[in-house]
Amino acid sequence: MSQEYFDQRLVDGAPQEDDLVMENLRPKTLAEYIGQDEAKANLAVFIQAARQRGEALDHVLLHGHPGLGKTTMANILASELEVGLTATSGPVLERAGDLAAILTNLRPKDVLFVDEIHRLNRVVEETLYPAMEDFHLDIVIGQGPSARTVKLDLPPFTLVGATTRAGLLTPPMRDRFGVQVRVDFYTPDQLAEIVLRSAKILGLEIEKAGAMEIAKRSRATPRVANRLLKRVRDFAQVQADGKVDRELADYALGRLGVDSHGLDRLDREMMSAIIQKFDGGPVGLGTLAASVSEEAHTLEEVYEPYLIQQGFIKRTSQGRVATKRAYDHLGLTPTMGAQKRLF
Ligand SMILES: Nc1ncnc2c1ncn2[C@@H]1O[C@H](COP(=O)(O)OP(=O)(O)OP(=O)(O)O)[C@@H](O)[C@H]1O
Repeated sequence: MSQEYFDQRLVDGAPQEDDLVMENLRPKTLAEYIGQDEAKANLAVFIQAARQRGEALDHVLLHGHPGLGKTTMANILASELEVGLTATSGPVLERAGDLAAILTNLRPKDVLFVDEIHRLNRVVEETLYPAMEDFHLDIVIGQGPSARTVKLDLPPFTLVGATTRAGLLTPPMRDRFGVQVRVDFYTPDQLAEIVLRSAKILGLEIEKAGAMEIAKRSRATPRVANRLLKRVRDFAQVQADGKVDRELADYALGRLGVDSHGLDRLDREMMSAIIQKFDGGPVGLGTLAASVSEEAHTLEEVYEPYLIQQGFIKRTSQGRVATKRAYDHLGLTPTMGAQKRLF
């Protein structure tokens, strides 16, 4: 499996360069943000309360798989609060000084968005604690015996942290977020609504059934839905009359190798490896990764979440196993041994 193919994987929830063209598809207000109803309703209350008190909103942690709308939500929070937003990410903040420079430039009540917050290094993370708690920084000036700590006051601000791996956050970090929001996978109906909204912005004619076909194959992820819509639009323009109906969407997605459940060649390869090379499993992650020439963490972070969520594979203490659904989807029959072990 070449890295090149992986980079271009249409159904990957992680951002790709081409997605930048779709910036204008981002919803700008809570009302425009589709789905995540419970989180939206709660956030609307917290926003209103903070505004009425004239205070900064409490720190917010957004966690969920890539492409589910965490960055979008952070931007919406800032715009609903009518404050500025400064964006950075865990791996970019290498030194405490990088963080200090950003924090001292914030205006009162601004939002600081830190993507991939689980990737902050220890020194930066510890610098952040007093900033989050009492809005001050402890800066060490000088080195050795002459070093001294200077306390620097900061404007009150809201830290919005996003992470795909809430479990990797240290407990003291997690505890400092007063509001914690889990961003969930989307239903096909919600994704169809997102596709219809995006098509309208793009000036593309689309039928409801066409939007639903794209939605069903988007791995429950808005970023994937928008990306597939863009590719389907190309087929509609070049090989049809420019309009997307169910038949055209089905044809285009078939050409793109995205099957009826949103699985691509790599997903099917992983599932059929479990079934055909390891008799349905259980197989350890490392062994499975080697058998499909892929990195273990890529399997774990990119492929697995959706396959598990959809019930194609299961994670057990002994390793990964294929489910009946995986056999059915690939048209394979379990051996007697697999039958006994798995079902
Ligand atoms: N609830 C939503 N309603 C409409 N469109 C959405 C929604 N959530 C996300 N999108 C669309 O999906 C795209 C991806 O969203 P976003 O960049 O916010 O994802 P993310 O969760 O921050 O991912 P990552 O953490 O990988 O950056 C956006 O361009 C936006 O247009």
